[in-house]
Amino acid sequence: MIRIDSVTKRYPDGTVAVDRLSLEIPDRSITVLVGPSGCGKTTTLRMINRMVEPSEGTILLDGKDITQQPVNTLRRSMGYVIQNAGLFQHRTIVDNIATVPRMLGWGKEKARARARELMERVGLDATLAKRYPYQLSGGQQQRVGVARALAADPPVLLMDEPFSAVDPVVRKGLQEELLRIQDELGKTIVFVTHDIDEAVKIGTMVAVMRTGGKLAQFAPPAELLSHPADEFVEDFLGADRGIRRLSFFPSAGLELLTAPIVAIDSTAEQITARDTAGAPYLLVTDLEGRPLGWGEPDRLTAGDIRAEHLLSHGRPFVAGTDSLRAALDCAVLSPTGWAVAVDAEGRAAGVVSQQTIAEAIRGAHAEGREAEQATRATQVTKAVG
Ligand SMILES: Nc1ncnc2c1ncn2[C@@H]1O[C@H](COP(=O)(O)OP(=O)(O)OP(=O)(O)O)[C@@H](O)[C@H]1O
Repeated sequence: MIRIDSVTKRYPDGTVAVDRLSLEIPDRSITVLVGPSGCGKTTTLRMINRMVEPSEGTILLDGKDITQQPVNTLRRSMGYVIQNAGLFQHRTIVDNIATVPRMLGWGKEKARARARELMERVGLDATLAKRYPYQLSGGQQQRVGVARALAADPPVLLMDEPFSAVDPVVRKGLQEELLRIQDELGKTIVFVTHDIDEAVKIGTMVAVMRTGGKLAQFAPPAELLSHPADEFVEDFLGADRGIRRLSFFPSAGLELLTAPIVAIDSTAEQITARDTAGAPYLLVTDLEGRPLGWGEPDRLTAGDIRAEHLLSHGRPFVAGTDSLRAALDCAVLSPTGWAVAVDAEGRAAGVVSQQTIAEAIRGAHAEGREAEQATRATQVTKAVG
């Protein structure tokens, strides 16, 4: 939908911020521009809505050169969200969000009704409508920024480090919210960040840029992590690239053991009769099946299941839904070295050892290599053919 074609931006002082950049930004997906400070991310984003004009090259929107339409028409088709939200301090939240519809000539009530609808969509309580920006937390202000950008329902959303100024927990919430909104609305989003974790989490495609405004790699996150194009990208991805990559492997294939799970009302006899399938501890659950903690079999067989004697089971992972990274994290953080899997309702679905998870990781890597070899073989066949 947006095609950046060999675009260069040279500022009047001679700085080359973007150097012959070409990118095809796919429709209805999130494309992330990531890279070190000063590599030209913001300049690229601002060239898309013509806040900055390219020195060379063209940008096409739906096949049409963006310079061929009035700049206001172009900007109306592109919501813009910046760090710290950039809200109008003297306007209420509802009126901030209603700004663009009002500019487009909507009546006050219709624009406010739309604003209220968007507040709900971005997870803002309706009671905040009449407040002013300074009466909101940083995270809430960012949500208002997103709602305001969405108000006129533009097909494109440009986001420049929108979540950088909030703490990691709020940031995670905002990222999840954005993914949910994207699922519902299917916008074409171009998102600038310098945080590779954020890029990998939300990007459908990730463009890694290097200093001097050149493209280093353009790939889906999983491919970026498995095949960094060069040393620069590899360094930028960081030392724990392998662990991050596990986020893309599902936990669905993990073999979960249910034998070491016992309910808190089990009798000593029931526990003794149990084959724990090699697990050093038993996972005790409440009567609804929700995990309470790990117990030493000796203590439990003495018929002494008391919650205060149990070791913490840590944070469980959701069987099938969560990734192998989440499963491994649970196992590593668990005092027993075993991870607890739960179902969507939080009931224990099984337990799994670090060793089993490690085997699953090796299996996933092997599958990845096989798939790659198959792709290469097809390419070779095609080339030869
Ligand atoms: N108006 C300007 N005049 C001159 N040089 C500029 C101007 N705006 C940006 N630059 C320079 O262009 C380069 C790219 O800047 P840009 O803001 O696009 O980078 P960025 O990747 O978004 O950086 P950051 O992550 O720090 O926000 C930098 O060297 C910057 O100093």
